[in-house]
Amino acid sequence: MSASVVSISRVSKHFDSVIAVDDISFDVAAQSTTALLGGNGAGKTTTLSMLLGLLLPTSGNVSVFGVDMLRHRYRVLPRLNFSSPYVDLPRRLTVRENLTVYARLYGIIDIPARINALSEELQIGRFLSRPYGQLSAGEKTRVVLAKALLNEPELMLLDEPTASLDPDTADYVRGMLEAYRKRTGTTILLASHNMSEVERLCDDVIMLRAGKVVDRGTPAQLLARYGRHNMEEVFIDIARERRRDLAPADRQAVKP
Ligand SMILES: Nc1ncnc2c1ncn2[C@@H]1O[C@H](COP(=O)(O)OP(=O)(O)OP(=O)(O)O)[C@@H](O)[C@H]1O
Repeated sequence: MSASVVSISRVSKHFDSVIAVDDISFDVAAQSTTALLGGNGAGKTTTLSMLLGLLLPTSGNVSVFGVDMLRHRYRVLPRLNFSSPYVDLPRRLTVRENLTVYARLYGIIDIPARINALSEELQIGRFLSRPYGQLSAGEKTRVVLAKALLNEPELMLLDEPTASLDPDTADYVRGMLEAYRKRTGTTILLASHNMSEVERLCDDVIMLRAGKVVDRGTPAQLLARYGRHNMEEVFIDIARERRRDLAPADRQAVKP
């Protein structure tokens, strides 16, 4: 694959006695859609937050587009964007006001045109005039994704991009992300608990467990390595530290 857009080298993050991220290293190839997977508390959100420069690592180096995020993050922030169900937008502002504020921050020239295009793409036209705080969880997810696309980022960090979306809307959003990547060649790093999403969108999967990288590969490589038919089964194998040197039949036998 082509050059790396993200490079994490020997990064750890401690919160007092909690080791959230434990000496991890990985690169994310340009134009890939890479998944960061792991069970609850594995360190996905902490890793994404360090990539955004929202959290400082306890040790190690984080670089994006070759720029050290600890020292020069403002040089690259205009080239990336993120969405997260854990970060709220100002609740009293309408959706249009929120998007306008962020569009100004990103220096978008024709703001109404950009908002109209995104509102069509993410089907949020119906609630552009409503206060963000009044929206349902799934509606908020779509608005936050629109915010994440405002500056046509070259790198998108997406924490559970389809959280709270009904199956139909989630499918639509996945299709939109696929089309966006094909059209723009953006790089996507996403955390997800939805394994069919990962199989559909991702060409690279990084598995975290207890703050460490414990496996990595394309979905096809991981399926072959664990002798499984879908990523859900692979996820459970890795999360439960199931031995992969066992034949599939024996692996069934050690199921708890
Ligand atoms: N601000 C904090 N203070 C203390 N501990 C924290 C803090 N943020 C995260 N942690 C801990 O760090 C670990 C990793 O958390 P993180 O949110 O990165 O996990 P995650 O993989 O995103 O989990 P989930 O799938 O549940 O969202 C957890 O044990 C969590 O309790």
